[in-house]
Amino acid sequence: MQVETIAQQTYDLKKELKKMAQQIDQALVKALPEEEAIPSIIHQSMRYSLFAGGKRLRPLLALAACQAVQGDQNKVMAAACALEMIHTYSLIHDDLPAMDDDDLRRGKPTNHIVYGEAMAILAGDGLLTRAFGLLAEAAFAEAKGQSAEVAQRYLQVITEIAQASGSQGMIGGQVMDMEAEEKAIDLPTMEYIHQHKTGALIKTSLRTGAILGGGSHEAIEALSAYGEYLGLAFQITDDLLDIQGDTEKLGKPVGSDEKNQKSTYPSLLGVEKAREAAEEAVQSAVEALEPFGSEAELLRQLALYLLEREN
Ligand SMILES: CC(C)=CCC/C(C)=C/COP(=O)(O)OP(=O)(O)O
Ligand SMILES: C=C(C)CCOP(=O)(O)OP(=O)(O)O
Repeated sequence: MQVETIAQQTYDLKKELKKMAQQIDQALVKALPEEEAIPSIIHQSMRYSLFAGGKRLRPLLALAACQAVQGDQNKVMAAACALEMIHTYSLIHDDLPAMDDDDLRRGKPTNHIVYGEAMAILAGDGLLTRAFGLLAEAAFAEAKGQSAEVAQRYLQVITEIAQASGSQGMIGGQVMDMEAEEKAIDLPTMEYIHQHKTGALIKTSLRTGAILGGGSHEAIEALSAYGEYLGLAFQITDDLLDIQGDTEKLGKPVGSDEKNQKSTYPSLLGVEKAREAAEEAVQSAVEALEPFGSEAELLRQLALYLLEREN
């Protein structure tokens, strides 16, 4: 595969990503109740995981998709925060003893290790609930502010995010993943797991940015296709990092999939073939951006970065 290596073009990308992640963090700080708000313990627990140092990939994708359709990023920030809250809730629950039983996440002890299982469950529930509250507030504000069209876009986004994170989306993927533990599964089942557990929220992040940015139907579909390939590449590299990565850089334990006897791309196809599958998915993601010009450069670079990421 002929792709420019990240070393050739990484400097600006990293600077741009850092700047955008800081803006997302500022918005996230304001989007949750203060730590002191009663009952303080739940707000501490929600903030603990939300600000533990995630890459902010999903909100970044939403903002980058908005940039690709030359939309107003201010209209996307609330939804970008909601996506990160939903993702963080899913990680808190994924780490619970009843699921992957992991004790390290984002370089820190997992939520249940610090706050106990009951509070970790509730912190996840709190983040999920706040995410939809935030989305509804944004729709309401647009409707009141005479922007009926943007309000309507928000309603479409709320519907799509609910679908992508629900029992026929991310939760469905997690269920299939759990059901597949200690079993030999085939490639279509593996693809179902990846598309739903990880891919659905990633694809929806792109659609969210494109829809709220006022993109055309064609642009939204092209960014959806990019998101599908990117989601696949992202999960395959996650599985590869679980085998070949470094706990310190990853901020989460390696070997978790083996511990839980999970079938993954590398365990099914071997490391080499899994790596090739990730490269092919990235290539297809970049090709899906052909209708766009320089306004989609961030998305192009992000796709290439995925192949070299260490965390
Ligand atoms: C509804 C729930 C709980 C959804 C969890 C979704 C999800 C993407 C978990 C992480 O997957 P993983 O276990 O492959 O990743 P990691 O290596 O980060 O634990
Ligand atoms: C979906 C998967 C594979 C879980 C980890 O997601 P990220 O790698 O995006 O986690 P953070 O950076 O947000 O912690």
